[in-house]
Amino acid sequence: MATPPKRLCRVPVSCSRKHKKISIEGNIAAGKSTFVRLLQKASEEWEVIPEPIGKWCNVQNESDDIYQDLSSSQKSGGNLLQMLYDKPSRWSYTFQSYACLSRVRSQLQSPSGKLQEAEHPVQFYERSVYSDRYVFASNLFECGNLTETEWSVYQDWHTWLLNQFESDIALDAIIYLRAQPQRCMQRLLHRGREEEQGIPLEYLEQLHFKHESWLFNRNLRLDFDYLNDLPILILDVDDDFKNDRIKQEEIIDKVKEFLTTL
Ligand SMILES: Nc1ncnc2c1ncn2[C@@H]1O[C@H](COP(=O)(O)OP(=O)(O)OP(=O)(O)O)[C@@H](O)[C@H]1O
Ligand SMILES: Nc1nc(=O)c2ncn([C@H]3C[C@H](O)[C@@H](CO)O3)c2[nH]1
Repeated sequence: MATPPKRLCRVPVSCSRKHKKISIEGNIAAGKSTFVRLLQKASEEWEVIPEPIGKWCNVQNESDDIYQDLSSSQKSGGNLLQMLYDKPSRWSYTFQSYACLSRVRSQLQSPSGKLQEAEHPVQFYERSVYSDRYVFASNLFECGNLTETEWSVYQDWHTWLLNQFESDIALDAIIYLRAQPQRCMQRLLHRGREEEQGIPLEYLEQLHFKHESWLFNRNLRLDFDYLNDLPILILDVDDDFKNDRIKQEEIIDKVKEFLTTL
């Protein structure tokens, strides 16, 4: 019997896909949005896909016919993020399902026209379908906010769904913005997003621990084998780089150097 040809791709990333897909991971208020704004400005060949928090804070049913007849005040939907933080035991499952659905949509988004012309195009995502599961949902389960049944159902459809999309959804790399929970707490309070004002430091510590096991220590058991070998760039973002051009340039240089290795 003939030996099957050796696979040239180490991961299920489509060999024919020209653009790279990179997720930016990190704790709440670590500075992801600030960082992706820097990326957006740094290269014409880079596109940023932000986390759709606006959708989570104003859930609407726009396809519903009845909806068209409502006044704008009637149209305002639920603030799922607020509901989650107010009553996590009731809303965690709903939130994770909706967040993951919106992330699947984002990760499948085709590159913009400008990017299709680029020689080395990159799409950067603010978080991914993997942090949805291995950071947030997993932590909510461990805290008792997802029941055993909800967690099993979530994991079942999450694995199935991602396997359906395989290479279309797969990442080429991750950038981990690493910050101490206390620093995230300072930034969270400074940013002052209304829904988050009751978040305790303990929650940020739990999420930090999840990020560390997944991306720094790399000792988390993952259902998607390719993730174990995925290149990860770790950037320490405890220092203030928001108003420091030199530090900003250093960070962008690190990203550029990392991209040459992929
Ligand atoms: N390196 C930094 N130094 C000082 N302040 C920062 C830095 N990065 C971000 N900030 C500030 O911290 C706050 C949170 O930053 P940002 O909104 O970028 O966090 P995020 O990681 O995108 O949050 P989330 O997890 O909620 O999406 C903002 O007020 C931002 O201006
Ligand atoms: N529970 C939960 N699951 C997620 O997948 C998730 N992704 C983001 N967030 C919260 C963090 C910020 O408050 C806010 C913006 O990042 O939304 C999440 N919360």
